[in-house]
Amino acid sequence: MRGIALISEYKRCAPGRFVAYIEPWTYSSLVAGFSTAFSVLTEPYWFCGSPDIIQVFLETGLPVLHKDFVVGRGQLLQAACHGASAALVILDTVGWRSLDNIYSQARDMGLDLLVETFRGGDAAAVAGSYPGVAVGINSRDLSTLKVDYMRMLVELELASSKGPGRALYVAESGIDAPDKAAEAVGRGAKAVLVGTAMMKKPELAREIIEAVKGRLSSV
Ligand SMILES: O=P(O)(O)OC[C@@H](O)[C@@H](O)c1c[nH]c2ccccc12
Repeated sequence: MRGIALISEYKRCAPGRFVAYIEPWTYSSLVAGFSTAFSVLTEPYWFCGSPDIIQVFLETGLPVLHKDFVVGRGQLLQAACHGASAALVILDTVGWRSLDNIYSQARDMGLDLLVETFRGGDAAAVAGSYPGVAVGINSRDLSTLKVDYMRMLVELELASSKGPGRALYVAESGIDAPDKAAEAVGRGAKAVLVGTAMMKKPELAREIIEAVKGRLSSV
């Protein structure tokens, strides 16, 4: 993925909670100027998403990440057919063996991957084994849905100290204030991914960029 720095996520709901309702075109026009990519929840049941929403964000010319629980080729095809430039894969959901397959299938389709984990050691291993993938370090433990931002910072630091220097770490979840974004960048994140807080308050995009000015990458 090129030029990632602030990844703005469009997410109307999440398991067990309503996030915010803002039309995709309104969100897009408010945050596009500060974003380097969009992430769009396409999963319908838990996240009120749809792959059709991707189109709205493509109009900005920015890369769009298709966000679903990808376990195989069908969902990668869906992402590619809807014009996404990248898809999310969760390491703990697919395991290392399937990740290998998914990685080569995605490459054949011209899709980039964001491989997500919540452990720094795994993040470093993914970055070392799959050059060019973005590696998400999630503050949310997907088995309990608990967000622990401080733990994510520790894992991020661990990943940065172990992984290759060019690793593209993305800090994910629970970033709801500019100083949290800046802190994650200070600990080695090359990009931050923000959903809930920006859905509720799109102006946060500008505030985040100001807080991390000169530190975010344009890899
Ligand atoms: O809304 P937040 O706390 O800013 O989090 C965004 C993003 O990290 C979160 O939506 C997410 C991270 N990994 C996922 C996997 C599937 C669905 C959603 C996610």
